[in-house]
Amino acid sequence: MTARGRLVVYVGPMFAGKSAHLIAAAKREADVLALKPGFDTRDGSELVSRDGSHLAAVSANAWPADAGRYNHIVLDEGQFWVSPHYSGDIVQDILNARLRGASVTVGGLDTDYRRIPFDVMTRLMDEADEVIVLTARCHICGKPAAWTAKSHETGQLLETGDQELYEARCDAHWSLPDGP
Ligand SMILES: Nc1ncnc2c1ncn2[C@@H]1O[C@H](COP(=O)(O)OP(=O)(O)O)[C@@H](O)[C@H]1O
Ligand SMILES: Cc1cn([C@H]2C[C@H](O)[C@@H](COP(=O)(O)O)O2)c(=O)[nH]c1=O
Repeated sequence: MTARGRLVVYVGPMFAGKSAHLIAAAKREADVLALKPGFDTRDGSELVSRDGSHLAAVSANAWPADAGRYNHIVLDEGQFWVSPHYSGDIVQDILNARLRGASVTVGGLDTDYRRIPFDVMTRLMDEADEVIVLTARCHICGKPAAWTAKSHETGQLLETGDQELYEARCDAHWSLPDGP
């Protein structure tokens, strides 16, 4: 019988180095399938970290038919792997991959800009063999930041963006966005 693979989850706010860790983990393996969510059309077919590292990745809206050929699967932006942007249950798909022996590494936001957990990430953290919690530096004071703040309310919970829309913030400097 094949041994169960390991599920490792990197979480934290934006700018915390989740993508950097994910890319580094993938580069340590020989037989890797890197996946990025179809919802995130930034950076073409690559996982990209703000530290400059990058890795070729397959954009997916459903679990790839050939994923069974790989011993290590990495997925970034776990919060985006949900309906209607993903067809199926990503948590179950990952658990099935782990059952057949694949190691799976996932990066994603544990909470949204309102500090409310992303349900899919909570489920993955509950199932994980290891959860690595990262922090960024607060945009205001430079202290460790566990939260992401949004500059203005757009009414969209899932919205790709960078520093024009989001900042890492510590407890003292986090606030809800202005607007309706
Ligand atoms: N506020 C910040 N705190 C920490 N790192 C930051 C910040 N803003 C930019 N960076 C840069 O971002 C890099 C991490 O980026 P990235 O891997 O894309 O993070 P994540 O995937 O968690 O958003 C850091 O190595 C650093 O160079
Ligand atoms: C807080 C928050 C973020 N997003 C989006 C913004 C970015 O496109 C990604 C996070 O990217 P990173 O690699 O972690 O920097 O998620 C969102 O859709 N909703 C949110 O609440």
